[in-house]
Amino acid sequence: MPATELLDELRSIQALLGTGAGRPRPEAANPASFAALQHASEEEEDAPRARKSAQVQELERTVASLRHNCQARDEQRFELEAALAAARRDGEVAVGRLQGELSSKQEECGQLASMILQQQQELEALQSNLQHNAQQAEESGKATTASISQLQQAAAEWRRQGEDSLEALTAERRRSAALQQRLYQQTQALQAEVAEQRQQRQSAEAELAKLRAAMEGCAGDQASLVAELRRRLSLERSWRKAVGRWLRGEVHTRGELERVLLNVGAAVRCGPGEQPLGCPEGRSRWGQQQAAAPALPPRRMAGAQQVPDATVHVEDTPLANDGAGGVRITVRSPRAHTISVSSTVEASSGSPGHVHGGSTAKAAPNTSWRQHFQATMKAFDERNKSAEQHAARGPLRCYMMRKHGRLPARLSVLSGSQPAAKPEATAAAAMSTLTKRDLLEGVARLVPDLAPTKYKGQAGKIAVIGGSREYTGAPFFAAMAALKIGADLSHVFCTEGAATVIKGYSPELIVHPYLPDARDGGSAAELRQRAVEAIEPWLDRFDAVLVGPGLGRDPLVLDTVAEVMRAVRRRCLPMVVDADGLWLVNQHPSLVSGYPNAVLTPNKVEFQRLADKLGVAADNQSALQDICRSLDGPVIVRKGAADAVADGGCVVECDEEGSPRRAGGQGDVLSGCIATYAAWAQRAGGARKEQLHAGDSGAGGDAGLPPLMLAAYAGCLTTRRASQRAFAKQRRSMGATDLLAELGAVADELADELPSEGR
Ligand SMILES: NC(=O)C1=CN([C@@H]2O[C@H](COP(=O)(O)OP(=O)(O)OC[C@H]3O[C@@H](n4cnc5c(N)ncnc54)[C@H](OP(=O)(O)O)[C@@H]3O)[C@@H](O)[C@H]2O)[C@@H](O)CC1
Ligand SMILES: Nc1ncnc2c1ncn2[C@@H]1O[C@H](COP(=O)(O)OP(=O)(O)OP(=O)(O)O)[C@@H](O)[C@H]1O
Repeated sequence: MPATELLDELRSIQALLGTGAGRPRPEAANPASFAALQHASEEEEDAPRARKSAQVQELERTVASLRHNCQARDEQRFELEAALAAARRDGEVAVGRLQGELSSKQEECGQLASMILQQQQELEALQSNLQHNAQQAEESGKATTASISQLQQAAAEWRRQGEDSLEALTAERRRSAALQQRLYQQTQALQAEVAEQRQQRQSAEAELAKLRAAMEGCAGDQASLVAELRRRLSLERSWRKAVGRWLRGEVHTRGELERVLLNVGAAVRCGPGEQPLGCPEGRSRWGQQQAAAPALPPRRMAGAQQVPDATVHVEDTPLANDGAGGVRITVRSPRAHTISVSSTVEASSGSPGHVHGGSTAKAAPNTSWRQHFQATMKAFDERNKSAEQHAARGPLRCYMMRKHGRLPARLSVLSGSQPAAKPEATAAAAMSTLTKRDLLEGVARLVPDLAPTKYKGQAGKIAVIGGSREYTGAPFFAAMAALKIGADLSHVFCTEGAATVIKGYSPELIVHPYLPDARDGGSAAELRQRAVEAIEPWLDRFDAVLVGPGLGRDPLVLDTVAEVMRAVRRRCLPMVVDADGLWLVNQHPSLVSGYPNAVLTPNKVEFQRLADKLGVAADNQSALQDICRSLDGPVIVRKGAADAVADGGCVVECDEEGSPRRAGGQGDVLSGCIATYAAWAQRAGGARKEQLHAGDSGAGGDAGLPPLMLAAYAGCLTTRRASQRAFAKQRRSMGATDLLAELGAVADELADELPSEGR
């Protein structure tokens, strides 16, 4: 191919390959090379054809490859254009869809906008309502504040009234306790009388039997029997005469009075062949004494008034074991404060007398008749200070019993203007003369019977407030003692440090870790307040509260417990105070003073401390009663070789055999027992809750003791018996835990003391 054609061909190829108008033509893009090419083509005509043809072939190959490339590019372009067209179509579809969505969204937006508008309007309306309501609330708030302050004032007034009525109730309660006590004593006196009449009947029967035997033995000796009967009749006539003189007021001297009394006593006691002392032919020393007896001093006679309505009975009573019989005098007088009995009477009473002086006294063995008589009168005076009380109580009676019925006799009865008994007589005077049997029966009545109808709690719910980081055993012993003698539930309120330990001893105890610990953080006042608020609501659930075992002496704890004790008092719950509780009472005696529902259980050291605080000489015989009187209300149990229980009125001793082991914790067992008995006494008395024993008319009275005294006595008795049993088994190794194991058996034993008709 000629170069020109080739050139043309090249040009057409270039035109084909050109990508657009911007692409430069070869001659334009590179005029120099184009000129060179032109020049070369011109030269080609002259170059050897072979070289040209090779070049042409080369060029053709190049062109062919270029063409091939062009085709491939075209194909790519077509594909791209097709893809572009498809993409455009998809895009149009998507655009169409999006436009549709857009228009629907626009529509929704329009609706939302209208809703927002509407809600804005509503909001504005609400705001205006709110403003209106706020104004109204403000106004009513002001009104409410005013009425709250009125209510607060009314509440304060009610609280004041409540406190007043609580005080009145407490006073009333004290009065009823006193009345109850008197009632019990009168019942006791009546019971004693019945028992004595029974005894008299028995002795009469015995006498009859003796007489029958004598009659049988002396069947052939009727004459001597008649003579004996005649002799006795003459004796009776002679002392009747003497008593008649006395009744007619013809007795003016002490000696005469004694003679009457001794006549009567001797007449009824003298055996066959003996003569009454007052008989002219009397040969006993009494006759001699009578002769030597001085007249009543004029001064004394002047002060003494014969009480016109006084009656005196003289009877014998078969008190002595040998059947010799005792002497009993009953003086009945509504106005008598003291009754004078000649001192010779004391010497005359060979066997113990049995005297009723309006109280429940009986002669203790080996007590001289006169001492006992005076003691009774003194006890009577202590409890009946005014003439009204005398009148309310009824006549004071004094019998001198004889074998066959009562005979009137006469004593010198002095009016209330006589001076009171000497102070040193007080302690002895207050000594209760109840027999052990009376007390055991009273205790037996306290122990609740085991009936399937009872529900949990009826046999007592006890709280022990005590237990600290140092002492965990003491509250455990006390709370367990309560459970072991029969309480249904026993709670312990202690510090947190003690709670887990106590729980670990027994799952039967309910343990509250509410007592404060200064390590808890916060001010003392806050901690105390928090603890009291936690404990106080629980108090309503308990029948009795025991304060003190293992409490420790941390001032914060003691302050808290003082508050709790006040709360216990407000609820009139029986409150037993022991150990560190007594330490607290020593700091603040007002916590228990004037509270008759408290029992304090001091050991020797604690008693001394209390006596020192109250300014009482602890070694004085009357120290216990003096402390009772000083505290004016609580019962005190003075623990020791014998426990003495007193309330300022009388003293009962518990000398039951205990054990010679003084292992620690026995006092805690004792206080737990007393708390439980106090709960039973309170429940049985129906003072606060429903009756524990259906049909029971109150415990304590049967023994002639106030219920709380009896409860304290019962606690001592139970602990000492348990101690005795435990010692018998364990000897030297005996500890408080061993006492716990014996308590149930002892309580059973005590419950069985009551005769079946008494239950
Ligand atoms: N296992 C436990 O957790 C127990 C914890 N307990 C708890 O301990 C706390 C403090 O109580 P406490 O008994 O140690 O103090 P306190 O009564 O002041 O006696 C201290 C000292 O006084 C003396 N003394 C005592 N009696 C006497 C007497 N009749 N006649 C003569 N002296 C007599 C005697 O002194 P000594 O003769 O050894 O010098 C005695 O060592 C309290 O919270 C209590 O509940 C206890 O219950 C025990 C079981
Ligand atoms: N000498 C004694 N003989 C017989 N019993 C006694 C004697 N002294 C105390 N008891 C009895 O032991 C019990 C505990 O009395 P104690 O004087 O040991 O009390 P406490 O010191 O408060 O006891 P605790 O160790 O629990 O603190 C009481 O029942 C008490 O009657």
